[in-house]
Amino acid sequence: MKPTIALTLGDPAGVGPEIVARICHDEEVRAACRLLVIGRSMLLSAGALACNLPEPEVDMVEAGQGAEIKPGLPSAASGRQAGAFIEKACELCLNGQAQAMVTAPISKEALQKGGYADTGHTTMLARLTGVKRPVMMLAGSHLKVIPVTVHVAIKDVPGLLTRELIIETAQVAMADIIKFFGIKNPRLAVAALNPHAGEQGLFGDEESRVIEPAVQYLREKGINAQGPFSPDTVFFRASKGEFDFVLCMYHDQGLIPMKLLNFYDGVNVTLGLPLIRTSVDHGTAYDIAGTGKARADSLKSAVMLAAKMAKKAFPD
Ligand SMILES: NC(=O)C1=CN([C@@H]2O[C@H](COP(=O)(O)OP(=O)(O)OC[C@H]3O[C@@H](n4cnc5c(N)ncnc54)[C@H](O)[C@@H]3O)[C@@H](O)[C@H]2O)C=CC1
Ligand SMILES: NCC(=O)COP(=O)(O)O
Repeated sequence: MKPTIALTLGDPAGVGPEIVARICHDEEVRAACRLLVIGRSMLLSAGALACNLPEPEVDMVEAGQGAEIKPGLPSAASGRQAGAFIEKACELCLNGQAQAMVTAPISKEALQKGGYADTGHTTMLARLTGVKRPVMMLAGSHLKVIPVTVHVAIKDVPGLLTRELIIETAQVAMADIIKFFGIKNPRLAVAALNPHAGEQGLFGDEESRVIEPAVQYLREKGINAQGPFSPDTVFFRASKGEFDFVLCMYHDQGLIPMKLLNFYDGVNVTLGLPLIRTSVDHGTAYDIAGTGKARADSLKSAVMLAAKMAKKAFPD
């Protein structure tokens, strides 16, 4: 049976309703899964209109309170609706009415203005499912990266990086990667924090103090981790096939190279949850919202990957 994918509209002031409308007309997507759009039908209709597409014929679950939303203008109301869509999709996954959820982009700022304390889908879904250590992975055909710290200020990164955090992030990620992606012994490169991996302590000691002991521990536990490697070359090496995944010390360390190589079809996957969740790699693109210009490639990749993961988790 085809898996049911709960697909949220994202922040309604962003490009979410447009890319969802596009996906609803995609034959390959419709062959791979049953889409269940979570949001407000008026928004989906507006998204289709902006893209000059016919009204999508798709199953829909209405969620969130009605409000006036203008494309390109995020607000407390758009954030509140975006949050309600995520809550409903999560509920449908947990009660078995959907086998996976896929999310269109939201703004963390609007989400918080809308009354949520979360810093994005990842932390919100962790809160809703009672998970302590959700792990973000950005997966592209050339590069797959896993940031250890995510939505935090750069000045806070060194203080947040601990041996335990690195170990837990790698362990959660590897467990789900083996489960869903069928890679037996994933090759995990661990990026250093400092230039040239600290140059023997000349430019910082996080490598010797924190990252090396974590890599050592992971290896003792049977994880094929290597590093810490100089951040300026490890992504090139991984993109050429030397490693399957790169564990990164902070968000932009991994997401910049990943988006350079895979912006249009990259997928954000949350690992370590009791449900399957994938998302686009891009943001709300407020600058082009309402114009019909947004590409839906990343959302298509996210839906196709979620369908594949759901088939693995819920075989017929
Ligand atoms: N999955 C999610 O929910 C994500 C949400 N965000 C949020 O998005 C908001 C805006 O972030 P930005 O840094 O401006 O990044 P962005 O990805 O929204 O936009 C960056 C540039 O890429 C273009 N772009 C983005 N998606 C596109 C698409 N599908 N087709 C064609 N062009 C596209 C935009 O027009 C813009 O020029 C922020 O609030 C951020 O937190 C960012 C990344 C992921
Ligand atoms: N850069 C990734 C991003 O902003 C998406 O975060 P999340 O909403 O998936 O937690």
